[in-house]
Amino acid sequence: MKIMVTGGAGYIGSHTVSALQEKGYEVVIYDNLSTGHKWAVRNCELVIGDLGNTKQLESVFDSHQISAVVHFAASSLVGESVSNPAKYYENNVIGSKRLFDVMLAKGVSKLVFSSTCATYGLPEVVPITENEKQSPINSYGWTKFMIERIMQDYGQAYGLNSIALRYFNAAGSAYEAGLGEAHSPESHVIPLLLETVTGKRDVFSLFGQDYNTEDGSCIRDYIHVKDLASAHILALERLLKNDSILEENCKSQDLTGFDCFNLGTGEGVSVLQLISTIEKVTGKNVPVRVCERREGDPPVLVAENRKAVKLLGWKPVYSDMENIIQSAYKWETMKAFCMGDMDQIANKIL
Ligand SMILES: NC(=O)c1ccc[n+]([C@@H]2O[C@H](COP(=O)([O-])OP(=O)(O)OC[C@H]3O[C@@H](n4cnc5c(N)ncnc54)[C@H](O)[C@@H]3O)[C@@H](O)[C@H]2O)c1
Ligand SMILES: O=c1ccn([C@@H]2O[C@H](COP(=O)(O)OP(=O)(O)O[C@H]3O[C@H](CO)[C@@H](O)[C@H](O)[C@H]3O)[C@@H](O)[C@H]2O)c(=O)[nH]1
Repeated sequence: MKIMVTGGAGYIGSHTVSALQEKGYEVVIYDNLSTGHKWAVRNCELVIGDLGNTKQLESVFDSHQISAVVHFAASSLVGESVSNPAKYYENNVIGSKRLFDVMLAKGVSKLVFSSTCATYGLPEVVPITENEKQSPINSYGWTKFMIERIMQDYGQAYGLNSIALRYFNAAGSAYEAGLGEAHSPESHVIPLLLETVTGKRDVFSLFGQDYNTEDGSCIRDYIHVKDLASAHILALERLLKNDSILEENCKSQDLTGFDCFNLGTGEGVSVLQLISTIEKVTGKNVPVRVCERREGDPPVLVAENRKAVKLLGWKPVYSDMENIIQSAYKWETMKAFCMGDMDQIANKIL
């Protein structure tokens, strides 16, 4: 069975492609390599293309028998989305709509989508359930919220059969498979902290210590990327098994062909707690400079994950905080070598 993975050369996408391949699925990746990498693509076809290119998208569906799409491709930085919302509405909302239109025109109706806890904005109840009101506070969150809305409407009107996975903070690596997070410039907290302990940065900038949390820093729910990958397989198989989840959803949510799941551990970790765990795991000191809050950052985002556990049969197994940091640290120390080496190999193959 062949699965199209948009954004499969990116961080979470590449780990999910690897999990799909382990399960025996064939994969074709569609990626413009804006933030993804050739070296992260293994044992499958990479079509270098943009979501904006309808013709190229159509030709991928024409030349492959695609059973379902797993859609990661997006711009995904909260801070950047506040300063450059046009990029986010164009790439995420318009790009996804184009993809869904092509899918449906080519008779492919099954979709797993990378959504986010950023759609909840400032949640009233924490841990956050899927029933929490979605009220984003940054453009990135709005784009993902709008895409979910399109998925619901397309389900009702055109039979799109989709699952939105609302990830909390992806972290960690499959360093043993030579995969990990490699963004440039990096903006995510764990790689930035690790760049500081390995001497690539002089100091870590802590964005705000005046939040209404126990230690004043923001709280997030960090989920290992390999646990995210396994949830995608389960969601995909749910769609593939049930030709339509329409009936079940109509009963529970009054929605058609759409379902959503939070993917987090349920454990909140503040940035200051993260720093002390990193110091413990690496045995090194993190120099910290306290800065202004970053625009668009909610103070607390922690998942209630019972729905995914119950209905998908999902169980996070790699997401212990020390384990996440160990794996991210190992990746940080080997990534330059892996990236250079793998790039040379990838350039020869592709
Ligand atoms: N990293 C997180 O903590 C997190 C949390 C919640 C949701 N998400 C979502 O998960 C998805 C993957 O995130 P990631 O951290 O792996 O990001 P990433 O930047 O590493 O991966 C995104 C991939 O999509 C590709 N891409 C972007 N725009 C494209 C376009 N127009 N056409 C084709 N390809 C395009 C990029 O080249 C890249 O390979 C995103 O949709 C993101 O919003 C991420
Ligand atoms: O140099 C830094 C970078 C981050 N932080 C803080 O660390 C936390 C986590 O930030 P970051 O790693 O940038 O992740 P988020 O902004 O929470 O966003 C990630 O997690 C979201 C879900 O919460 C996803 O939707 C996004 O795609 C993904 O980028 C936040 O409180 C930041 O303020 C700092 O204090 N200093």
